[in-house]
Amino acid sequence: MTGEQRHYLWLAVVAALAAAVPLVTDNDFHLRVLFLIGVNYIAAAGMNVLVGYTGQKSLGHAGLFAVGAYTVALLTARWGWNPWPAFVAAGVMAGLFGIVIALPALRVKGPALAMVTIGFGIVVEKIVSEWQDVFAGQQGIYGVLPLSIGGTMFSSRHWVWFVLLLGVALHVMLRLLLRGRFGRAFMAVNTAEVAAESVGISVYRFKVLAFVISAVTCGLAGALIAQQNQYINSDFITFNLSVFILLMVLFGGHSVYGPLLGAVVLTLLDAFLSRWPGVQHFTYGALLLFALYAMPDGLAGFVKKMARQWAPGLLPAEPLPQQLAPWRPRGEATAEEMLLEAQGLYKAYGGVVPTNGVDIRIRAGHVHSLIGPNGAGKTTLLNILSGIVPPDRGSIRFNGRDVAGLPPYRIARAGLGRTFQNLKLFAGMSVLDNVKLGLHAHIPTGFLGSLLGRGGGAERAARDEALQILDALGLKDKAQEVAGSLPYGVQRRLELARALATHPRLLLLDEPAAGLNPQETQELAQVILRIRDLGITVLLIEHHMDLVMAVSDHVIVLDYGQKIAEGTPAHVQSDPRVIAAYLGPQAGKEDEEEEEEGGAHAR
Ligand SMILES: Nc1ncnc2c1ncn2[C@@H]1O[C@H](COP(=O)(O)OP(=O)(O)OP(=O)(O)O)[C@@H](O)[C@H]1O
Repeated sequence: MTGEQRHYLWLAVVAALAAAVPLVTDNDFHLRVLFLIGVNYIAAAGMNVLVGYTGQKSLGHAGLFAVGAYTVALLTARWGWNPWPAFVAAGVMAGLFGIVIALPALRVKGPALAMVTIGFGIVVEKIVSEWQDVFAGQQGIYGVLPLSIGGTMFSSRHWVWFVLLLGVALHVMLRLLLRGRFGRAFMAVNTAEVAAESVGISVYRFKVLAFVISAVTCGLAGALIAQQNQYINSDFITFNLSVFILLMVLFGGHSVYGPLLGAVVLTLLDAFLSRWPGVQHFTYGALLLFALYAMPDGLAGFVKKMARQWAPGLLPAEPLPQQLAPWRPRGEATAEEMLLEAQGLYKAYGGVVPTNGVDIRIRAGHVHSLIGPNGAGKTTLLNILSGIVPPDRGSIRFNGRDVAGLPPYRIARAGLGRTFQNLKLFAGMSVLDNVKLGLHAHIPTGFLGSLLGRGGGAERAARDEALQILDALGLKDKAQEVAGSLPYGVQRRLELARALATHPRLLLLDEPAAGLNPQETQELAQVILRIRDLGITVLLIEHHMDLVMAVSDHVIVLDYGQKIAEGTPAHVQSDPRVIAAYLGPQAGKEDEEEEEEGGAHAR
């Protein structure tokens, strides 16, 4: 039995057991607790995409819960809508609110989202409690229509079965989404934003998407509560509810099972402690601290760790294909094409001008090197070319397009791959997933396709290609290891594999030999030449002159942000300005004088 089949078997068993409970008890309290577990799971499952996968914190999701709850209340009790379309409208409305909050809040980095969501939660709380004419404050809206089938309103049992069905459907869809390119992209955004952009992922869009998913599920949870109670008032919408939703995810842990564990444990605890509200709040605070310090990966992470340690057979590694065709990049460059032409690039940070009117031309099919003393502006130039740093002035034409000022993910999608001076791997993910992330822009499955499980073929093709790339770089055996646990030299090679997976026409390598031993540096030279032979153009920043001289067709020299020389390795090596830049002006002068003297003697 495959892991996938085993998962669905377990899901069917757990769902059947949960569905059987209402058949053996008609105790209203027990059925209500089961219903609340389902509702809380629905809210937490979406929140997990935002908090667990994408790493964004929100403390205002009670506001989105309120949007769902009051949408069904107003539509059914005031305007007489059928409860089913009202329920759908609640999810849509919460999603729209999610977009409106996320678009401005996620433009800025840092804790902006947490601040904006706290503000949103407080504003909604105030509106529903004080705008009496519409929301009826504490008195609340009565007569909210519950869901019904064939004119029969849902009983307590029906509600349990309905949330169970909805919960299972949500679990299956989110699992399909999170196991594919979307899940990897959410995690990449969480781990290393700059690296995510470098493989063609729009960090902003993925954060907004995660927020909207969480908004929709919280809105649906609010609608379920309002429809089941047939009533909603402002007492439901509190800051405590926002904390509770966040806590379920932090406590449960950011695997697809985390929200379920969080919802079960915390709903039972909530029911148990409801008689002592003072103790309840204290317990949540203590649990939050416990979750943050003792179980950084939550209950699900803790269970997984224990399972790995005590019963490794329960978590078998996915079998990988052994026979692989050699990897070949798509879309080869023609030999004489000018792949990149940049003119007048200028960037200043106050008085420091790391890029000062630089022109460069990169010919397809060659290895170009960018050298210069420390602080000459090499990395800044690479960052400008790859979009991480927008230039103050200047133009860049790459692969037939003007790319100056475009965001890095769009430049990556135009065919520019890169590695980083300070490694930027997705350290907590597997080696294979790191390379699959490189292929992100080349996996055609869209959002709906992923939710509905249509991405299987594309995923397998991506896995096979990622393995081919790993094989080409001698890393296939490490495919299932965690990237961050590998030796430094292997991590560097993995970053190169990930960059190759983006199908670059131009590959920028920022000091790829930094930290490598002589043997690894020699191997790197061979790898760079092989990459060139595959038709991929390379721009290399390196301090190891042996490596530069061994692999380069063309060398560009920067000093104080300006290009001071370029040409063949032999040409720049003997250029007095280059010698002066590296050894000091005196050395350059002496050299020039010697040259002149030599010339005079010769004359
Ligand atoms: N974001 C920034 N803010 C202020 N100064 C910066 C910034 N980025 C780079 N600089 C400055 O610009 C200059 C060039 O830096 P850059 O990292 O591009 O040089 P480099 O040639 O890559 O150096 P190295 O070989 O040491 O990596 C340095 O003086 C650096 O301090």
